[in-house]
Order: sequence, then structure tokens, then C-alpha cells
Amino acid sequence: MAKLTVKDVELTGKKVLVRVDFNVPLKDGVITNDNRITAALPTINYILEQGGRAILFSHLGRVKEAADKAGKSLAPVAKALSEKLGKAVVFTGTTRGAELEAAIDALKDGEILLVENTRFEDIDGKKESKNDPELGKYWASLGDGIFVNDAFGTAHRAHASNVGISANVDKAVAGFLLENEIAYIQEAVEAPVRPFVAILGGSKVSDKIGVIENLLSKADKVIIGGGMTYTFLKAQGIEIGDSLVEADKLDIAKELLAKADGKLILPVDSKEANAFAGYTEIKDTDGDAIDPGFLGLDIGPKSIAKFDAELTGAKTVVWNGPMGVFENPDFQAGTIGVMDSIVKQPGVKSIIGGGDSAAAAINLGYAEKFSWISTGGGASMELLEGKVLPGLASLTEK
Ligand SMILES: Nc1ncnc2c1ncn2[C@@H]1O[C@H](COP(=O)(O)OP(=O)(O)OP(=O)(O)O)[C@@H](O)[C@H]1O
Ligand SMILES: O=C(O)[C@H](O)COP(=O)(O)O
Repeated sequence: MAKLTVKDVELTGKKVLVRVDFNVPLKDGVITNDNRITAALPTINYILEQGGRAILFSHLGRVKEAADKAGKSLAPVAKALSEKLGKAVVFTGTTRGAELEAAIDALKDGEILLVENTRFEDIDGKKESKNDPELGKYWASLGDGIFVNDAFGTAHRAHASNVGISANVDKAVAGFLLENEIAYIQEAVEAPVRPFVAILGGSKVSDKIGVIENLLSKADKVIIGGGMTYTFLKAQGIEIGDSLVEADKLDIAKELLAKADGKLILPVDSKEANAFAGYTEIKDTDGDAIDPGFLGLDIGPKSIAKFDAELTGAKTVVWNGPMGVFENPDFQAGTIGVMDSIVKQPGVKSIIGGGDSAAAAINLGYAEKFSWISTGGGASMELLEGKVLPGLASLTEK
């Protein structure tokens, strides 16, 4: 990678500022998925082993006003991190001020501190999210001139705690997670071993227009599944019953189909039900059309077989978005079928783009079978779209 990495800087005895993405799901104060914490451990451990004093920053959720702070403290994350590291994590519950500064000054080599949720600074004028120059400068002043950005999940944001700190230090470098995420996803898209097949699902076309466009120009095939299928079908005049549709995206869907020149591969059947929840009938459609009064909630068996054939021999596969309502076991078969088809290809480099697809792979027991599962939802999407990520662009060139 063209940017300096954590291996390129001297860390011993230094107060090292580190941006991680600990924006983890919490339910009643309990972390329900700690992947993002686990994924940051190699960088944190490396800094501590080198004798650095690690000062960690992360956001958690979105905070607009004081009331939004409830349940968004990083205190449970500090506890979970301490357990994973097997050492104390200093946590003052503040984002600035004398108490935080004293705790940082008291750190010894190999010790670690977690700053409170950076978005608590959003209450008073969106200082974090609007990259207030004073805030980035202040946070940068807490360290010794080195900033390690390992927050891939936040790399598509230009906030004070990533680009703001980068702008005010001697060296802003990538951590191992950020480096790996970029290497896997960017290389898959920009320099893929072919055949390169992209699979896009999830609920909405509107979220993925840029991704579809970019991947149509880079991949050999782009397979479409999930809720967005039905906007593409309706755009061709096919009956879709009560399925999810974005009426204002029908023209774009038509344009994409025309531009794709046969590269865009759509399901040929669906699993349909007579309601999204509380349905009394489920069946497979005969062809691509959905029956009146029904909605398509998964791809059907013929589509699973078709996608399996399309994936045969693939050497690079990028997958983003489930093939159906995978949270419900009645509509998981398409997502499972596609995962089976991906992971059985010999020598395939298989990458999951993050968000719901990552959750599906992990919850359905496929995590170990993929080459890479991204910790970024929006960030991985923007990378697949070919966009420049500010969190990466702001790092120091090699
Ligand atoms: N046919 C369908 N009808 C309605 N909803 C669907 C359908 N297929 C999939 N979904 C829903 O789409 C959601 C996932 O869509 P989303 O666009 O958020 O996916 P993603 O790209 O993996 O997520 P993220 O954007 O968080 O990375 C799931 O909750 C799933 O139930
Ligand atoms: O979960 C994410 O996608 C990242 O942590 C970024 O969070 P945000 O969408 O609230 O900026």
C-alpha cells in the first residue's frame, strides 16, 4: 500500500493516537457482536508490545443531542476490550479536559486508554462529524505526533477523529486491519484474478446503483438477488405482486440492464409468500413473475442452481447483500445456496462486503470459509463503488 503503516514508525515510549471502529451493536448495555473489537486487536497488541502508550478513539452510534448519549458510552467496550487484552484499559468517560489529560500523562509504556465516544462532541455543533479543526488539533495534541488509523468501518467519513487528527500529526499511518481491508477489497476490484463475479443483494437498488455501475465495468458478471431484484423485474414489465419495489428507480434499473450487455444476471424464480410476516402460504414461483397478492422474499431453487452455474470456476467473488430475508429461516435458502456455491470454488478469493451479508455469513456458520469478511458496511460499499475513502486518503504517503 502506498501509505505508511504501523510497521513503518517507531512506537517505543510514544503516546500513540489510535482510531478504531468500536461502533458495535449493544442491547441493554451488552455487546451483541464483538467482531470489530477482535479485528482491532492485532494493531493494538502490536503497539503495546512495541512499548507504545495507546490512546484509542472510537465513535458509537449517532449522537445529535444530550438525550442521545444514553446507552452510547464506550464503558462496556472498555470492559470487553480489557477482557480480550487481558490487561487494564483506562477509561475516564470523557472526550477532553483535565481528567483525560492527566490519565494520558499517567500512562506507562505498554498501557492503554480509551477515550469516550467521539460523537459526544456532536452535541455542541457537530464538532466530531463536521471535522471541527479545533477538535482534530486538540485530540492530536494528546499524542506524540503518531496517529494509527485502524478504523476501516469509518474510513468513508471525514471526521475530526480520523482526518482531523491525521492533519495535525507528523505521521498518520494505517493499522493492520485497515491495511488488510484495503488490500482484499481494492485488489479484488482493481486487479482481480478472473473470472471475477460480483453478487449484490439486500433490500434496495438505490443503495447500490454506484456499486452496480462500478462493478459492471470491472467484473465479468454481476449477479443480482434480494429485494432489489423486483425493481429490475418490474423495469422489464414482469409482474412482481406486492414485492419490494422502488418506483423512482425503474428508469435507472432499465438503463443498467441496457448498459450491462448481458453481464447482469437476475433470478429466474422466487420463493413467495402471501405476507411479509404472518403469512399463511409459501411457494416457489414457476418463472420469474410473482403471483398477485404475494411477495418475493428469497430467490427460488432454479435461481440457486443458475447462480451456482454462473459461479462455477470463479477465482474472485465479491458478495454484498443477502439473497432474501435471511433473518427468517423460511427465506434463508437462497443466501445459504449462494454461500455454498462461492466457498466450494477451488482457489477462489471470496470477499464479503460487510453489513448484513457479514452477519448472515457469521450467523449461518460460514465465517471461516470466506477469504475475507469486511468489518465495514458503508466503507466497503464505497470502496466497491470505486470511491476514495477520506480516512485512507488522509494518511501519510510512503
Ligand atoms: N426479497 C426481499 N424483500 C424484502 N427484504 C429483503 C429481501 N431480500 C433481502 N431483504 C432484506 O434486506 C436486508 C439487507 O439489505 P441491505 O441493503 O441492508 O444489505 P447489506 O448491503 O448487506 O447491508 P449493509 O448496507 O448494512 O452493508 C435484510 O434485512 C433482508 O431481510
Ligand atoms: O457502522 C458503520 O458503518 C461505521 O461505524 C460508521 O458509522 P456511521 O454510519 O454512523 O458513520
